[in-house]
Amino acid sequence: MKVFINKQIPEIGIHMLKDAGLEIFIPDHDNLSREEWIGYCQSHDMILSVGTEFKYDEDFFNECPNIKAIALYSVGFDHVDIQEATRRKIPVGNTPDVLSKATSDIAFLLMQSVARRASYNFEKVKSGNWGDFDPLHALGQELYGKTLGIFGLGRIGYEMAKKSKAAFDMQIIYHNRNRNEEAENDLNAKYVSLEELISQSDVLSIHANFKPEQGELFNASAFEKMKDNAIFINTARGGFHNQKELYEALAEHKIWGAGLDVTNPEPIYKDDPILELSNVCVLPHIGSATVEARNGMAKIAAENLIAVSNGEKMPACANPKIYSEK
Ligand SMILES: NC(=O)c1ccc[n+]([C@@H]2O[C@H](COP(=O)([O-])OP(=O)(O)OC[C@H]3O[C@@H](n4cnc5c(N)ncnc54)[C@H](O)[C@@H]3O)[C@@H](O)[C@H]2O)c1
Ligand SMILES: O=C(O)[C@H](O)CO
Repeated sequence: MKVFINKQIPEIGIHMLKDAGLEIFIPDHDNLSREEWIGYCQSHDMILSVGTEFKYDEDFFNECPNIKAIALYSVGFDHVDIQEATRRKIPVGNTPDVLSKATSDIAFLLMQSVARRASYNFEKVKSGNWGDFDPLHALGQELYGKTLGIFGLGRIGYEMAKKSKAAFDMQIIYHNRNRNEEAENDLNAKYVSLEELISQSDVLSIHANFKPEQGELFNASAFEKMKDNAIFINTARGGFHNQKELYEALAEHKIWGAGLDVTNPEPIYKDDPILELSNVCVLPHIGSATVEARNGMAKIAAENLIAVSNGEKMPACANPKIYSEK
């Protein structure tokens, strides 16, 4: 079987695919046009898909009817029409667990960075304005004993809650589709409504998996209801927040600050007004960017495609229904 990989991935994944006898093609440049991408998908059996810029929607499936499997190089699959893939019995693989620690580390880093105003102070130093020791200037806030609200307490949310509890003895509240008994037992996490999560959190960290149809849940009305010392962290997907309204809430100091590893739209560039604010820290979607996580992702993506080529079920499948439905 022929595998199209749209971007280089860690060697371990390439070796595994080659050792399994799969033929691999990786283009020699990164910025593929949609036409190029579709052309490559049409001439291959399976895709190892890196990044979220190309959408696997109905148009895609109509244009590439012979695709047998898609292995995403991500845990998030909001860029795939899962229902359509399932209807067509096409397995879609993702990369859970191996990036949970790395991604929650970034949420934790952003939380501290915003609480202690790291970006603001770093900008000051870079601009040659170290300043005298000042008892009243550039003061942060401490996180000890504060309330961390987790929206979407799954794999990454759990890791964020765990390290925040261990480091700062934070009180954990969460809102999730289902109750998370492990978090309730191990971390004394308390299930609350979305409204309570918004109004009670000192730090509100987004870790849910995104579905475009649910809309920008974190908008002016939500920011209005948040505490004035609240820190908003989003490492999940930018589509969860309305960025203009977040900007306004931050500029008007309705909330303390925001730490974003994902933006809306994404990417943003240096003329984006949110970057002018001193109470914001923005990172360019680097949640899983560690050697360990990226190797783990390459391994799982390769395992997913090797399984399909052997006529087996994908071990990490985002639409396992295809295996149970007749
Ligand atoms: N910044 C990055 O680089 C990076 C890296 C990895 C993952 N992510 C994002 O993080 C997301 C979470 O990953 P995970 O492995 O923890 O997923 P997960 O499936 O283990 O956890 C997500 C949880 O969110 C809950 N949820 C979803 N929508 C909800 C809603 N509207 N209301 C309440 N609960 C809701 C689900 O029930 C689930 O428990 C991914 O889907 C991806 O978008 C980002
Ligand atoms: O979902 C993920 O794994 C990351 O956001 C990379 O897209």
